Order: sequence, then structure tokens, then C-alpha cells
Amino acid sequence: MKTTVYGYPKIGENRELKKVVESYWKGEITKSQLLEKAQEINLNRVKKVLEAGIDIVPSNDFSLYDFVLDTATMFNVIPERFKKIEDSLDLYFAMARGSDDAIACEMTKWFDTNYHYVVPELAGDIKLVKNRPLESYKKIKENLSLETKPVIVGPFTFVYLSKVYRRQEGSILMEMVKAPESEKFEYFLDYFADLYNQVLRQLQDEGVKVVQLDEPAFVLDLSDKEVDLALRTYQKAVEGIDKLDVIVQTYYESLSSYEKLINLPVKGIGLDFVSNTENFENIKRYGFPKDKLLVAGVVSGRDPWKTDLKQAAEFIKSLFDYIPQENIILSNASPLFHLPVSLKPEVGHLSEDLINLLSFADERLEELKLLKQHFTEGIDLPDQNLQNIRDRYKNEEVRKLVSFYKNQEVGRKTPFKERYKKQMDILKLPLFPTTTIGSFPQTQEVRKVRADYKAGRITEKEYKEFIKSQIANVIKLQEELDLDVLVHGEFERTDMVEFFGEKLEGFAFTKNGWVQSYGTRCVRPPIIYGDVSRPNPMTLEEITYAQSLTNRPVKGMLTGPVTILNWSFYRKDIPKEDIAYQIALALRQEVIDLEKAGIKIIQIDEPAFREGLPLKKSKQEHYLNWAVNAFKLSHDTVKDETQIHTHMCYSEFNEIIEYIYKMDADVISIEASRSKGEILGAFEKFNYDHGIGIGVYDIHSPRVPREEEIEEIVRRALRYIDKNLIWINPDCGLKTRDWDETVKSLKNMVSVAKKLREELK
Ligand SMILES: CN1c2c(nc(N)[nH]c2=O)NC[C@@H]1CNc1ccc(C(=O)N[C@@H](CCC(=O)N[C@@H](CCC(=O)N[C@@H](CCC(=O)O)C(=O)O)C(=O)O)C(=O)O)cc1
Ligand SMILES: N[C@@H](CCS)C(=O)O
Ligand SMILES: [Zn+2]
Repeated sequence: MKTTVYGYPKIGENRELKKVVESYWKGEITKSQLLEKAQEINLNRVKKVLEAGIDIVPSNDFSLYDFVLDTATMFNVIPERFKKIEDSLDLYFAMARGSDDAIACEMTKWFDTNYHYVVPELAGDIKLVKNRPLESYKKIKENLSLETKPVIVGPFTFVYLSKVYRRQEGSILMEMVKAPESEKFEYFLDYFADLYNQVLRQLQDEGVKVVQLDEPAFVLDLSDKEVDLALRTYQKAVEGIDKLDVIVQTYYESLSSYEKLINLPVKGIGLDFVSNTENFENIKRYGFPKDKLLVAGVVSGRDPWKTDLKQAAEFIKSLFDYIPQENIILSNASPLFHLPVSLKPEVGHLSEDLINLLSFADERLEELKLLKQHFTEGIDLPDQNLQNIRDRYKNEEVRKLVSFYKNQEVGRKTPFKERYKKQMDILKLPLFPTTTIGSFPQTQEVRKVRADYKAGRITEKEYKEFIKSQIANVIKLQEELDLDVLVHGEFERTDMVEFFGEKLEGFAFTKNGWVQSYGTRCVRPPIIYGDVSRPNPMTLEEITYAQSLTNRPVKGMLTGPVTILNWSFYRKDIPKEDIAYQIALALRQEVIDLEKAGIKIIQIDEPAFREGLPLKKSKQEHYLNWAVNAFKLSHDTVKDETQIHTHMCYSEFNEIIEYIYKMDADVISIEASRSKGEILGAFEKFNYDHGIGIGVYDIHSPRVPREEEIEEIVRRALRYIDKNLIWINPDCGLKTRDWDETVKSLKNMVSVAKKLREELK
């Protein structure tokens, strides 16, 4: 029995990678300094995995920005608009972040996680130009004399997640077609099978022993045709590969069409045994091929809870009835990059009880080693008493309230049209009201003051005065820009989930528990260890202060229950919906307070609503029903005149539009720029007839959008949506941007709104 891992975090325990990449972007270090430092970070993490006693150490699982983008550039999948950039590294970052004259590639959620990947655009001269797994393998061998297992996104998943672009006549926008829906899907699978075959042949020629192809798309509900195509792709991809062991790794859910895909022509299959019991049930039902290795995912890569080692060992033992022990490789059940690097910095910071419940990436390595040693050396596994500790965190009162509301009809009683009229009569907004999503630039200065306050270097009074001055400045700026509905800027918030968690009971916070969200951006997911309640108002002070400075409406700004839950680590021994209801009840009290204080518009952000959607269709309806109800419960106390907004970004809405409608928000602001307005199609098909804020430019890119680009997106929206329901806004919060580009971009946005208002009044 051996052990392996994959997806060990890349960003570094102290976000070292973030820091060097951002220094490069700022021009503080040269390209060769960046590459040198990045290599050092990578070699250190490889050494760490090796020294933890893991038998099969991965390579090519490091990336300067995103591993899907790495795969795309390997195959020269480079959109035409970037082709004039000569330097390959500048080109790589331009695809991720945009350049002066080229819009960045779309970025979207990676499966049901808070990681975002850069969407490959399949067009042009696609060919193997850089065998990254081979290069990574060689580099590690050269530096550490270590045989590794290169890891690469598999051909099926790569093509499945790609988009095919078609440029429309006379337009700066393009239509996109998601690969599986396109007639080109089959064509591209065949095409990439051949390219992957070249990659594998080169690895084999180099003497590489084992390679891992990640195929998380194999856990989605695939049609019979897609399953057949997957088998055909692999037959082609592994032609002539007889000295290199190919492992297909699946994760996040159980393998789709197990009885067929288990026979893929490869040496091993990796299965996730943590997310549920379905993979094991399938093994019991259909068996497991005698000639294959099983990479058994037995410790979680996405939940931070300690593995119950005795229970895991029992499970592994039960696998022996179906698979010989020597054919089993113990592993993580999903990539480790969803976890912080190490629990060590948290010792002394989190309570001892909580530390005893937790396990991050480094601790997973340790767990795998222990499990292996239990079988190979007969060592005893510890008594952990995990449930005893968890039971200490109960709040019976909250649990009672949740059971009560779970059996109630929730939501606002008056229909949208009637409410919206009353609201707009009071708000007196022009056609195409302009607004922003909430946050304004979080400068070094703002972050430093927050850090100083946290560390006790400045007093609470000084801190609050500083935040007030920021709010006053941004209110003045928004008035000058002539925006219609203002925000307070969120300067007091480190992160939209962390901020609320810090004010709620039942949440704990790591000091250093950074997890990559996209590129160099990281989050520190709160840990919901106990039942949730709200001891005090959370946002009232800042919002009412902002409103006191202006006659224009200021939006109350909350993060919704589903998002707080989905972007936190949460307990697995309590139903997820119960935790959502607990958070919704806490927010409900905040909404009541905001309304009482005279706030007329309250935005309850739900950007992670789509993210929590289970990957298997059979599980989706249950989720969507409770998620909609939790959102409604958070605010259904408000009067008709109070306008409820919500915001979602970087999500695909097609399958869930009916439930977005059921959320019954008065206005929903959505991203519509990176996907070139494609998302609006879902709203059109559904005849969506509530307010929609069109996200007219991409805030993840430092690029200032031109007025024509903004106008084209609004005009596209006008084809689908009643003009009286359209709002105009950026596609997400502005916290990652600089002031200069923010002001320029908003000026262009307001100018377009005014022009269209004049034309279409
Ligand atoms: C909207 N998005 C969000 C997602 N998930 C969330 N949980 N939150 C989100 O907002 N998922 C989808 C998208 C992803 N988008 C983003 C966008 C931006 C970030 C981001 O900017 N992250 C920051 C870190 C955020 C943070 O908490 N910063 C703290 C400062 C912490 C820090 O750096 N401290 C320093 C010391 C500071 C000093 O002394 O000056 C240190 O510890 O070294 C803060 O703002 O106060 C990032 O930089 O990556 C994430 C996701
Ligand atoms: N209100 C938040 C939403 C981000 S999804 C912000 O503006 O940053
Ligand atoms: Zn957003």
C-alpha cells in the first residue's frame, strides 16, 4: 500500500507566491527574479510533501496564476486578441487579467468550489507548444533527484470546460458556446486526444513512470454519448502508452456511469470516498477491475475537519474485500488547495478544542501517513472523541427557531410589480439607475489601518474616525460622479464573509488560513463550528452614517446566508440547510434594524448561490429550495416600500434561473461583461421580469472600459429586458481596483447611462 496526494496549496503558508507575482505586476522585480522565486516556492512545497512521507509526490501542480490557463497555453489556446504580445509570460498574465487593448479571458467557478479558473477559448492554431508536465518533472528531478508524478487537467475536463467563440459580424463582442453544447465538442475531444497522446509519449520517452490526468468532469451527470466520447478520447490519448502508468483522478463527487468509465483504458482510477458513499456502493455493485490501481480518496481536500482515523481505517479495510491491498494507493479525496497550508500558526490562536477538530493540508499528509502505517506497520490509531467536542457547541434556542421556520411559508406577500412601483415612487430614480456593487478600492492605506487596529496599534476611536473619513470621501465622490444609488464603500470589511462571521456567534477565524480564490487573490474562510446567532448589529453604524451625508439613497449592504455558508468551512454533522437558516435568522435581525433606521434599499449579496449547487442533478432541487428559502427568510419582514437587491457574479444561470426568480429580489445585479452578455440569454429565455442590474464592465481587470463597450452590453440587454427594469453597474465590487481606474471607469459608465436615458426616455 502506498500514499499519494494532489493539489497541495501553491500560494504558500504566508502567501509568498501572491507577494512575488504582485511585485512583478507592479514592476518591482524582474521576470527572472519572479521565475527564480516561484521555483524556490515550488521546490519547497515539493520537499514538504516528500518529507511528510508521501510515497508518490506530484509535479506540475504549481502555477503562477491558474492551472487551467497553464493547460491552455501548453496547447497554444491563445485568443487572437492577445497574439501580438510577444513575451510568453506577459501574454499569460494578459489572458488572465486583460491588457490595454484586450479584454481578459472569462473567469468562472471551478465546479462547486470558491476557486475560479480562466476559461479556455478554443480557436486558432491549437497544437502542443510547451509540455509543462515534462518540464516540471525534469526540473524537480534535476533539483531534488526525485521521481515525481506529473499532474495535468485531463482532455475530457479541459474540453468540457472550454468555450468555443464565434465573432459576430460588426461587433466587439462575441457569442460563446459552452463546449458540450456545441457541435464542435466531439471534434475538439478528438483533436485534444491526439495532443494529449503527444504529451504522454514525450513523458514516456523521458522515462516518467506515472502521470495523473484530473478528470473532475467525470463526476457530472454525463449523457451516454458523452461517456462514449470519454472512452473514445482515452483510447486515442493512450495509444502506444505502455510503459507509463496513467491514473485518471476524479473528485468532488462519485464517478458518473461507474460501470462504463471504470473501464477506461488506463492503469488506475482515483475515486472520492469522502463526499458520499456512492463510489463504494458502485464498487460493491459492479466490482473493481482486477488489473487496475485504485487511488482511494479517504481524507478530505475541502473540509478542514480532522479525519476520524479509526473510521477511515475501517473503511479502507472494507475495500480489501474488493481490491487487493497492493493495488490501493491512499490519497486525498479532492485537491488540497481548498485548505489552508498548516494548522501550526493557529495553535494558541484558536481554542484547544477547535484545534483538536481541525486538519489542514499539512495535517492531511500526516493523516495519510498514519493510515498507511496502520496497515503496513500495524501502528495503533488514536482515540479522537471528535463528536464529544462538537456536542459542546450547541445552542438549543437557535435550533428550536430553525425547526419552527423550516415549517413556515417564507417570503414577501405583495407581488413584485406592486412593490416595485411603491419603491420607485419613493426613490424617484431616473431610467437606467446607476449604482455600484458595494466595495470601493481597498488601498494599502485602508488595509494597514485595519491591521493596525487589529494589532492594537491604534485605538478604536482612531479607527472609527478613519473609516468615517473614508465613507465621507466615497459618498462625495459618488455624488460627483452622479451615481444614483450610493454605497458606503465597505472600508471596514476585510472580506464580505469574514466581516460578518467576525460579528456572529458560532464562527472562528484563522490567523493565517489563506486559501486561493483566483490568481493571487486569497480568502480566509471562517470556520462555523457552533450554532449561529447575532449578538449585536453588524452594519448599522457605517450605513446610517453614510446615509446621513447624502440625500441620495445609500444601500444597506449585507452578505446573504447562502454565501456566508458556502464561503465558510461548515460542520458536516448538521444539515447544511439548518446552518443556512441559522445565518438567515441572524441577518433578519440586521435587516429589521436597517429598515428601522430609515434605509430604503438593502442589498443582500448571494454570489455563492450557484456555487453551492450540487454537481449531481438529483441533488440540486433540494439545495435550491432551501437556499431560496434561506435568502427569503433573511428579509421577509420588510415593508413593500423597502427595495431588496441581490448580487451574483461569475455564475452560470441557465439551469437555476427559475430559482433566482423564486428568490424574488426586487433587483439582481449580475456579471454580464466577461461572458460578453451571454448570461442575459438565461434571463431572456425565462422572461425574467424583476429588476436587473447589468454588470457592464469587468472589475477583475485593471483595464478601463470604453464607452462603446459598455453601451453595447446595455443595448444587448435592451433586446431582452424591459428598459424600466434595467439598472447599470460594474459587474462586482471594486475592492481590487485602484482609485484612478475606478473613477475613469465609473465616469464612462455614468456617461453611457445618461446618453441612453436621453435617447430612450
Ligand atoms: C467576490 N469574491 C469573494 C469570494 N470569496 C470570498 N470569501 N470573498 C469574496 O469577496 N469568492 C469569489 C470572489 C473572489 N474575489 C476575491 C476578490 C478579492 C479578494 C482579495 O482581495 N483578497 C485579499 C485578502 C483579503 C483580506 O482579508 N485582506 C485583509 C488584509 C490581510 C492581510 O493581507 N494582512 C497582511 C498584513 C496587512 C498589513 O499589515 O498591512 C498580512 O497578513 O500579511 C484586509 O483587507 O484587511 C488578497 O489580498 O488576496 C479575494 C477574493
Ligand atoms: N458587496 C460586495 C460583493 C462582492 S461579490 C462587494 O462589492 O465587494
Ligand atoms: Zn460580486
